[in-house]
Amino acid sequence: MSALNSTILSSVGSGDNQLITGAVGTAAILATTAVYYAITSRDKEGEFPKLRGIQLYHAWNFFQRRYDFLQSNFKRNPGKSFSFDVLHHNVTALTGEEARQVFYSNPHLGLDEGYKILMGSAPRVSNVDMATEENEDGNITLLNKRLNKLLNKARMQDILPTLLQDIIDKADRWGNGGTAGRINPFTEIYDLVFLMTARMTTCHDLTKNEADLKKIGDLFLTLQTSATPTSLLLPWFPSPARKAGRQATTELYTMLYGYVERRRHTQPTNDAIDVLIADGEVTQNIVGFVMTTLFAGVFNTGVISCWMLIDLAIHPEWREKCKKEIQDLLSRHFGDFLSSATLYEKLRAIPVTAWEDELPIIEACTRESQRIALSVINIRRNLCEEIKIGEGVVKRGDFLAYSVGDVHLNPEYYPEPHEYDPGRWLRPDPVPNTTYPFLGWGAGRHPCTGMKAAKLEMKLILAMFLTRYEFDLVDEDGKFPDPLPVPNRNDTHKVRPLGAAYYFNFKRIMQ
Ligand code: HEM
Repeated sequence: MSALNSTILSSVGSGDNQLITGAVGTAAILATTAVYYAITSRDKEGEFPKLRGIQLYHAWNFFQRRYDFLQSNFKRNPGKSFSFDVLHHNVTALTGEEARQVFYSNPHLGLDEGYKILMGSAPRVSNVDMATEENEDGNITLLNKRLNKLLNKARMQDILPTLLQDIIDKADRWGNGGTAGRINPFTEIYDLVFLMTARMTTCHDLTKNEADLKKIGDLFLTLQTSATPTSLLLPWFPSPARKAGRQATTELYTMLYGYVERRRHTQPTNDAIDVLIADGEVTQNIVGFVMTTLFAGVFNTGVISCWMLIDLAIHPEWREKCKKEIQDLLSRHFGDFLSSATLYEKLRAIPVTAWEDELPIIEACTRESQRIALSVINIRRNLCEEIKIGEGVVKRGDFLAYSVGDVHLNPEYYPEPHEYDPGRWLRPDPVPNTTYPFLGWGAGRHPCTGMKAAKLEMKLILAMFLTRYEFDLVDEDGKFPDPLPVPNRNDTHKVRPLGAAYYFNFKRIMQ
């Protein structure tokens, strides 16, 4: 609240005193009226109970510490969905099985419309003045069609050796010439994921240009930090964050536009951008596609890759099981695991189908890290007629928020929900008996289109890490952390650990 106050106050110039007194008086009357209204207003029939108090304060909390805001209100009234205002928009935070079922399966609930207004940090072609074409007006189907074409098994098989080489090239520059040192996963693994995702969704010209790739990564980070409560709550207010966000989107657009146009005048390859050009896509649409998929892909894959490695570093018994699973995979598909071939040569001999189907323990570990760390808030907007959920009604234009923790961290479905126990996924009947029991890859109408590609990326990183290195999780002082890292679920994009930073000390043990 104080940051908002100071922003508003700083916008008041040093005009004459009378004007200021008048303004302060009016503000006081408005505030008193708002408080009076907030305290005395009653929920109307058919409406979800509205949070009492000043709505701007709730909206601010929603943007500032989204996860805690929902959790603390659900704690006060267990099992009850509630609503609050974000300026003139009504937002209902949902809980429970029936609400989850409607949220993920109702065809009138728009995903893109929801995130566009209540998330704001994704780059949008519509934010760039020179753009004339637009492919993101809720047109997720088109996006998914393009993605499905680009991320199919045959293309993944083709790109697999390059992805492995990417990991080696990046890792060989960590620490002391790649042999030993310390890395912060939330920067180094992130950069790696960025490169690998760009590899799958852009073109070689871009991925080999380190300076441009870094610039694009930095622009994404600027976009992320520019989605402040002020810029989202007061979109007309020319805050520095808003300006920085618009500028970053324009720069991103211009850079990517240049790459696509250059590809139009070069010998076509099998790269994603070339495939879209060959399909007759106009440049604006290709740029829109790249911006959206990089955004959708990088943050989640980065988060889970980091937490998966952290969790395995904390639980050596599972780390050993995963390592053995990789070694067995190598033996099955390459032959002698101990032969003199490099790890790259061995790993590239494994077909994509084997990466997909033959690593149940690694799947269980990834899923468990995902369940615990990726407790995000999903958003929708009602684009059509009223929708009834329990006793409440969602009107046209209203927003819905569903905290994935409602199911992932619910002890009714996952006993000891904060305990890391990949074994729960390996037992008979691992999935709880409820509607959409696992939301790590979305559910219902909007399952993740990049799931297979993301899983492959994460498994390649894990295989390299587990086989090529010895690594330990350490704190700032180089000691095994106490307390152990806990995901900051309010850190919407990166989900870094709460409080201090954590690192991996690593030592390379094979080429
Ligand atoms: C570990 C990595 C990833 C995780 C955990 C993840 C998770 C998710 C989740 C939970 C959703 C549903 C969101 C909602 O219901 O509001 C989703 C949707 C989506 N994801 Fe992913 N994702 C990952 C990687 C990727 C990658 C690499 C791409 C593309 C390159 C991608 C593209 C998409 C798209 C396009 C959608 C929207 C699908 C639709 O609305 O029909 N994701 N993802």
